[in-house]
Amino acid sequence: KVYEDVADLPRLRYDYVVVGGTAGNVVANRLTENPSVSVLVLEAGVSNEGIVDAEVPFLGNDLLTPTGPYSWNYTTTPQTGLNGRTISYARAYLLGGCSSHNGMVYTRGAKDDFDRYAKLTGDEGWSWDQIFPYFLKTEKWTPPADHHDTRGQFNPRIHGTAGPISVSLSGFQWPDFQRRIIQTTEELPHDFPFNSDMNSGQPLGVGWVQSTIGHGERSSSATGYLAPGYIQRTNLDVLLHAHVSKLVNVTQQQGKPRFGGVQFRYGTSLFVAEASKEIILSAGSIGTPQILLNSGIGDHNTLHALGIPTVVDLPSVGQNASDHSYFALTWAVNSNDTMESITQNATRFNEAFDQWNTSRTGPFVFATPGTHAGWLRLSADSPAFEIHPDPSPGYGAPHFEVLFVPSGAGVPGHFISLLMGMVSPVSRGSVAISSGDPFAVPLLDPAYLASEFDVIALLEGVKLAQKFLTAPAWQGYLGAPTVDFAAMNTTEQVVNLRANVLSGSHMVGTASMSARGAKYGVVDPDLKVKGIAGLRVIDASVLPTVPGAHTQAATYVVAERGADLVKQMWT
Ligand SMILES: Cc1cc2nc3c(=O)[nH]c(=O)nc-3n(C[C@H](O)[C@H](O)[C@H](O)COP(=O)(O)OP(=O)(O)OC[C@H]3O[C@@H](n4cnc5c(N)ncnc54)[C@H](O)[C@@H]3O)c2cc1C
Repeated sequence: KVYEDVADLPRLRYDYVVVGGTAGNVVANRLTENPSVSVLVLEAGVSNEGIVDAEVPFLGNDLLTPTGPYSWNYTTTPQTGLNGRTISYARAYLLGGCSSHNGMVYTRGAKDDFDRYAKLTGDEGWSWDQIFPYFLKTEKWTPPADHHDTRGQFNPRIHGTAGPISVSLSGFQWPDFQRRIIQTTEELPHDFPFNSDMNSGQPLGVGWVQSTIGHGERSSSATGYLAPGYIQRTNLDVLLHAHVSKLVNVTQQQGKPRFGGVQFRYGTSLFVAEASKEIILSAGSIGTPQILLNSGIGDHNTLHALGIPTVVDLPSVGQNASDHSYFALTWAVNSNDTMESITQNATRFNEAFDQWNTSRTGPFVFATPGTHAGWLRLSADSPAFEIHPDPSPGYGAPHFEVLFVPSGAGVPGHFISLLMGMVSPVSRGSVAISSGDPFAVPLLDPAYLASEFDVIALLEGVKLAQKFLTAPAWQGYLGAPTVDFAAMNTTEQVVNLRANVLSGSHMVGTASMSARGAKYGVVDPDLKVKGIAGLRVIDASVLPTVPGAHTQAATYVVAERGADLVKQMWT
């Protein structure tokens, strides 16, 4: 049951206490399949239920306003790679975590990503081949809301059909734009080959985007893993508005410290929830390292300076953050088949909303990142490789993502944008605390474009995006770019990049897995925190490097395997 009020919670002692998460609900669901196991999920944010923007795919962007009630309202530290700019950094303050407000793009990443995780951790269980069944386990392939003919747009053999998370192709089309994208893969096949399913482990090329949408509505870890059939379990409790500060009640177990409880603030009072078996942190790439540091798990010198007693000296906590960064190129177009035909026309907007309300069809089932994406590599002779060896995990993995978005400048007119993402960054950032106050806002440094490699590579990516639009398919369609990037010299282009790069919101690595016995890393390959008993991290923060993909699919499989690892230990 989901509780809004701590006073209604039947108890404060459970077998497992899980903190937050997209991943946390997965773990809670799987552990409570055993009726004799009890689980409490503590979530700082509010319920996802009844929030229209969290249900209607087309309105998802509305949730990302930096000052909104459903966001942690984070701002980065001044980014040296962005000329000292600070940027707002979206993180959901909602049940279901970021799966309740994200762009819904469903991409698993490359086989090479997971094979690198296996290599870095020394655990074959993280390899693509062994993780693949977990992708199927999470997924329920669902026909798109418009029931269009999907032949050739995905490969049914590599999708799950019975999992909690609905995945589908877009249920609304932008035919004029889409036809030209596909035509470009035929006209420039060397640079932009068509990929019939980017979720096969071989994502390179351009293809149809799959989204976590079912029957026209967002599918999230809250709607999927806490669906009525699960949340009614008497052994599964979720408490909202429970902001966890730190782990408490340290004892010793077989020579290791063990925390017996999780301290949280509800209203103005502090409470402790006790876990008899394990505490599982699923508070995400910012929340998880913050709770670890608040609890005395981190770099001894830093903790000492803040007056926090060290429980375990683990200098990697909060370090090693890797994230994607994006740059948008926008053109006016000679077509009215763009999102502006709805966003800038109140009558059509209201009609679309009515249509969604009555039938879960129409433009409002469209997720705004678009219906197509490309996954591309730097050229083999790129000057970026003179600065740094190739950071991608292999030749089957991308350096770039390009999202083809049928909208643009936020001014009257019709536009398209190519959103170019740098998805194999060299830069590494951090999440830190600046005070002994566990509720103080953490210092968030994604280190965008901190490495010269990332700047040169992203410039090459932008040129690839421009090349895409040189195909004959775009003749007569494209108007003027909103910013004439092509007319700038390289120095001006770099200034423009640094001034306009956008957050990727895909941070991972701040509680990274590493091999057992390694001198760095935060968790072992079984996701147990190094040097501590009864504590695991199960969320995106354990991924050692950001995959060449949007990160929710990887988060779901970390959670599914993580739940199995917990079960294996206790049965
Ligand atoms: C704006 C945005 C758009 C995105 N778009 C996509 C996309 O289109 N496709 C995709 O695949 N991925 C996308 N992602 C990334 C993806 O959603 C995340 O990588 C994934 O959801 C992370 O899951 P998690 O479990 O690690 O953490 P989160 O989802 O961040 O969950 C952490 C949860 O813990 C709670 N929490 C944190 N601290 C505390 C605390 N101290 N006490 C109690 N609760 C706490 C939070 O409120 C939150 O609910 C996007 C992310 C963002 C932010």
